[in-house]
Amino acid sequence: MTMLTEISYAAPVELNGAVLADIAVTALVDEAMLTPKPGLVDMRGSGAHTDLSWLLMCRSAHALRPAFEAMAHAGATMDDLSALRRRIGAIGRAGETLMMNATAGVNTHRGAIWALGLLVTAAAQGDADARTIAARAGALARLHDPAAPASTGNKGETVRRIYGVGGARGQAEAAFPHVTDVALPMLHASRARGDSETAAQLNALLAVMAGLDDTCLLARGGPAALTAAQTGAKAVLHAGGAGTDTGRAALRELDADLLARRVSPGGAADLLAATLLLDRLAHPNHRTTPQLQVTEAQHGTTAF
Ligand SMILES: CC(C)(COP(=O)(O)OP(=O)(O)OC[C@H]1O[C@@H](n2cnc3c(N)ncnc32)[C@H](O[C@H]2O[C@H](COP(=O)(O)OP(=O)(O)OP(=O)(O)O)[C@@H](O)[C@H]2O)[C@@H]1O)[C@@H](O)C(=O)NCCC(=O)NCCS
Ligand SMILES: Nc1ncnc2[nH]cnc12
Repeated sequence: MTMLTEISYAAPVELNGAVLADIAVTALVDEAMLTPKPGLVDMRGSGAHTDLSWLLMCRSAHALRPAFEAMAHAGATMDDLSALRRRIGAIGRAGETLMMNATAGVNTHRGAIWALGLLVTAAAQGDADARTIAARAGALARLHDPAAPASTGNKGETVRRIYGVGGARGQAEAAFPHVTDVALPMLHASRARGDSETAAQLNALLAVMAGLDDTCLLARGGPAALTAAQTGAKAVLHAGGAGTDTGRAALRELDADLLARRVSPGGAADLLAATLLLDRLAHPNHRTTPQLQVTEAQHGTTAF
């Protein structure tokens, strides 16, 4: 059963490190809960993955809270940008360890630690609108981190080299254009035309999928999978989006296609979480969260 919870706070919320970390974790949980997402983990199941689940994604999100708070603290207190870049690089790598410990070695959120970590740091540097925060995050991403390994050995790095795409690193260095120019405008336009919050968030995800060079899709399915995901996402939006019957039918087709190909747009999911983070930063006193009531009968234990 889906419920929309709206909580308004009378007193202004101060965006300190604890609040920023809460907002980042909430954005990750909201992304994981959003259903039905094509090929991705959601409340229906593990999508195209065999080692991921909704509960694992939520456990990972909560385990990352101290890392986000530490990055926000660094952003708020360190004026030397090179030193700040080194500091958040170290925290980001420690965050990956927290994630791996929480998930018994499954990569749930490496891309999200990177994107949301940079954005939380940039948000803590001072009051600003979404585009300015993203620009600051981009400037941090472009700085050299001497402690970073020359090669991560991750799939994204290999795929970037093979296909000549920018991936997670390129998106951050360009100041998250798919978040500021694509997903946020789609989220706001969908809400403005009366779509449900779920449909508006799904449309934001689809808008990102329609153009992103998602290295998760490329790593598992090559250019054919990336083209199928982009074409399918455009088809859903052209059919009216997730708030319409025709759009939902196209979304079911896209989901079936990605599952048949065993591929998932994990990079787009991370950027949706980044979008929800920036959206909430603009309205910290007015939080709208689709919440699902999960019974133990449905999911075994809900303790995490
Ligand atoms: C710069 C880093 C992100 C390192 O990147 P690297 O090049 O080493 O590559 P990956 O770690 O493989 O990829 C980065 C992840 O980013 C997401 N992503 C992909 N494309 C894009 C895109 N175009 N724009 C933005 N984000 C993108 C994606 O993350 C999601 O998918 C992950 C699951 O991936 P994976 O396990 O590979 O795939 P599966 O299919 O599930 O695997 P199998 O089951 O088949 O085995 C999941 O994590 C999602 O989050 C990419 O995976 C950065 O990590 C870095 O340098 N960090 C150092 C610390 C630092 O400096 N931090 C700074 C402050 S935070
Ligand atoms: N919901 C999700 N499913 C699979 N991979 C993801 N990476 C980030 N969010 C994800």
